[in-house]
Amino acid sequence: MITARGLARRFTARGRTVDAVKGVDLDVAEGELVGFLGPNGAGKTTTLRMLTTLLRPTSGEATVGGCDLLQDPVGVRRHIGYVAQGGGTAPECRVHEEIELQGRLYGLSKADSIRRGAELTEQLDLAGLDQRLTKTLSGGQRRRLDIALGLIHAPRLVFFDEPTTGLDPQSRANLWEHIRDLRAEHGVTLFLTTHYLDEADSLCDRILVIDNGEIVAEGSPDSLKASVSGDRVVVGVAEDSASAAAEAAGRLEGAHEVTVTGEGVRFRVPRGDTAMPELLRALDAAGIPMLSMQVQRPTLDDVFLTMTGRSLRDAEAAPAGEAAHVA
Ligand SMILES: Nc1ncnc2c1ncn2[C@@H]1O[C@H](COP(=O)(O)OP(=O)(O)OP(=O)(O)O)[C@@H](O)[C@H]1O
Repeated sequence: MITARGLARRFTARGRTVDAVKGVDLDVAEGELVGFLGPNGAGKTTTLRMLTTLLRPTSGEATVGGCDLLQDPVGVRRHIGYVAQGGGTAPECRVHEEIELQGRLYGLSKADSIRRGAELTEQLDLAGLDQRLTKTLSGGQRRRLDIALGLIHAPRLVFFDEPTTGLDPQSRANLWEHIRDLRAEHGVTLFLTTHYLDEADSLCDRILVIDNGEIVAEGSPDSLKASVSGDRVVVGVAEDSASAAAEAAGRLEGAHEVTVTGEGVRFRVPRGDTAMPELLRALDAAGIPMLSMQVQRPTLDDVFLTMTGRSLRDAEAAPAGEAAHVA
């Protein structure tokens, strides 16, 4: 459904150059649900805008929905749906007007637009809201309307830019269900960007992790997590015992990344559950009381940390490569 090679985009503004996307290769097969995960400013939206023909790549090539991105952008647009980050509904328009207008824009007759609109509002739990002004919808309803608009022409490939940003947890979970249904019941191929780790983890078959315009990891959530070496263990001990506890932790088989923290020791070990009794015995023998312990399976954030040296959450707080927008 999508094949891209060396896709790149450089922005130049007031003498400053930003390489927002630096030669990305990606492949998405029919029926896949693929997530594009990365912190703010990583290059997700820029990649999505290139793949949806809204932005011309500086270099590289791609085929999207069977059409060449550069030679046949109109063909690409005909085959894809795009649900943008901010949505595009006019606040004073009624729900049915938005849907019908969208249908007409895609060349459907008025009757077909109404029929398709009825199908989509039913499918996306918007039935009964036809006469409402879009500004009166809840955040979740508005996102579902955005999705209905993106699906009006029954595309087989849909791009979502941060579908659940700004929604409360319940509306997010509800939207995930709708996204899953699109694939399960209608076989739609989905490509979505997100900076939510839980969203990528729970929703996607496969994740591409992007940072600073480059794909740094790729795979299923489980295989990515399995690629991180070992469980993360945090053991609380009194401050004056932390160095001795770190030495004991360092003697565990396969222990690495041993760090003394304010509250104790942090390290990685292949199997946290089996390493803990041994560490407890070693600390006991050294007369060091263990105050607390935590064993965590690797998360997608650990994957990001391993690949980039930063936590995705820290990267969020301080986005890389900020630049003035020129378009
Ligand atoms: N029109 C533009 N002019 C100049 N720089 C830009 C422009 N659009 C994006 N950039 C820069 O390119 C980089 C990538 O931005 P992009 O919006 O693709 O990131 P993102 O991963 O989608 O972030 P977010 O999660 O915040 O949407 C950033 O450094 C951004 O400031």
